[in-house]
Amino acid sequence: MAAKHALPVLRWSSRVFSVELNGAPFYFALADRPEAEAPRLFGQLPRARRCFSLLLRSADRVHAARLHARLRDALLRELPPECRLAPMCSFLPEVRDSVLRGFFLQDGPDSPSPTPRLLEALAQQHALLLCSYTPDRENRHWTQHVWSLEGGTRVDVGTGLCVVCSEAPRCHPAALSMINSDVFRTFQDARDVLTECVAVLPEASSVLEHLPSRAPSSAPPAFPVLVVEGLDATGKTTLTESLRDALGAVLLRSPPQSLAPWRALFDREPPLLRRAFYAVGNYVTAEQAAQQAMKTPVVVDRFWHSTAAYAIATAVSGPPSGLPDPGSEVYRWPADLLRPSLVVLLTLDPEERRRRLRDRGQGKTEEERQLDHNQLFRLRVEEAYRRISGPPCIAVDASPSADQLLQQVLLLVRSRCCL
Ligand SMILES: Nc1ncnc2c1ncn2[C@@H]1O[C@H](COP(=O)(O)OP(=O)(O)OP(=O)(O)O)[C@@H](O)[C@H]1O
Ligand SMILES: Nc1ccn([C@@H]2O[C@H](COP(=O)(O)O)[C@@H](O)[C@H]2O)c(=O)n1
Repeated sequence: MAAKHALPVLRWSSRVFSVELNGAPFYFALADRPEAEAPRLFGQLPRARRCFSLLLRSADRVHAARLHARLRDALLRELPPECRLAPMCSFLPEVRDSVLRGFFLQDGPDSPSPTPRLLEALAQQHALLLCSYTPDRENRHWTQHVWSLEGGTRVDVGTGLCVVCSEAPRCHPAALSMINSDVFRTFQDARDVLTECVAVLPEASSVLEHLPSRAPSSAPPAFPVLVVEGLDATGKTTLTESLRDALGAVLLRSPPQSLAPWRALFDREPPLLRRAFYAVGNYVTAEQAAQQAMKTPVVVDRFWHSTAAYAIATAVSGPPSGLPDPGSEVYRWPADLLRPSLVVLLTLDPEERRRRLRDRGQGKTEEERQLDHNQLFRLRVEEAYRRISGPPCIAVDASPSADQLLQQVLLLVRSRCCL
C-alpha cells in the first residue's frame, strides 16, 4: 500500500501563488478586497483574456509526481496553440511541505475556447483544484474562483477572493518541499520512495533487490576514499582512472554498475523518483567503498555532491539567489552516508568545458544540454556544489593538461590524506 502523506493545508487567504512566465517568476496572493492595481502577472496579459489554474492535491506523492508530468504533457498536446501555459505553485510562506504544484493558463482570445472544457475534464478525471481568474469590467481587479467538479458540474466553492500583489519570498518556493522530494537525508527516506513506486513502476522492485537492507556503516574508512566531482566534461573520468593507476586504488562510480540497467528508466521519471534512485545508488557505492577501503585507497567518480547539487539546482529556477540559504539542512551531508576523506571539485571555464564536450563526440543528455544553454542552471549547480557542507571539498582548476592535473591532485591527496 503506497504510503500516504499529509495534504497541504488550504488556507487560501494565507497562500502565495507563484507563476513562472517566460522564465520570470510572478507572485500574487488573495485578499477580501482588491488593491489599487492588479499584480503585474495580470497586468502583463496582452488583454483581459481568461486565466485558469490547475493545482494538484494528492496524499500519494508518487502518484502526484507522475500525474504532474502527465498533465504537463497532456496540456502541451491538447491546449489551443494560442493558450499560454506556465508552471505554477501555491504555498504558505516559510511552511515546509505546504507547496501545491500545478499550471497557470492564459487562454486565447477566441470564443468559445476549448480550454475551459479541457480543464474541467482533467480536473474531474484527476480530482484537481480548478481555479478561474476573471477581471472586473474595467479590467483592473481580478478575482479567483475555485471550482469543485462534482458529478460533472462545476460547483463554485465560493472563494471569490481578490488577486493582490505579493512580494517575492526569500527563497524559491521549491525550497519548502525539497527534503525527501529532491534531496534525501537518509537511505531509508530514499528507499521508501522506491518502495512506494513499485505499484506503478515494477522495475523499482529490481532496484530494491540490489540495495543493502539498511544504510551501510558510515564509519571512517581505513584507507582514504577520494571523490572527484564536477560538471559534465570537466575531466572526472579521465582523472579518476589516472588516480586509480597512480595510487593502486579501486575505482568506483555512482550510480554503481549494479544499478546501470535501470538508470535510463529512472532518468525519464519525475524528480521524486529520479533523485531517490541516485540517492540509493550512493549508498550502494558507499557500501562497496567501505569494503574496499579496508585494504586499499578508493577513488569514486561522482557521489552525494552531484546528487544533491543537481537536484537542488533543478528544483529551483532563476538565479542562484533563489537557492536555499547557505547552511540550510538540504546541503548537510547525510549522517548515515560514508564521508569521503577528500572531495575534489573540478572547475573549468565554460567555453573549455563546451570544447571538451564537443571533442568527446558523445551525444548530449538533456541535462548537458541544459548546462550548455541555460547559464542560470549551470550557475545554480556550481553554487549548490559549493554550499554543500560535510567532507572537505577542494575546488581544483581542471584546465591544465590531464597529466599536470593528475600531478596537482596527487600532491593534494598526499598532503591531505597522508598517502
Ligand atoms: N585535463 C584535460 N585537458 C584536456 N582535455 C581533457 C582533460 N581531461 C579530460 N579531457 C577530455 O575532455 C573530455 C571529457 O573528459 P571526461 O569524460 O573525463 O569528463 P567527465 O567529467 O567524466 O565527463 P562526464 O561527467 O560527462 O562523463 C574527454 O574527451 C577527455 O579526453
Ligand atoms: N551520484 C550521482 C551521479 C550522477 N547523478 C546525476 O546523473 C547526471 C549525469 O551523470 P554522469 O556521471 O553520467 O555525467 C548528473 O548530472 C546528475 O544529475 C546524480 O544525481 N548523482
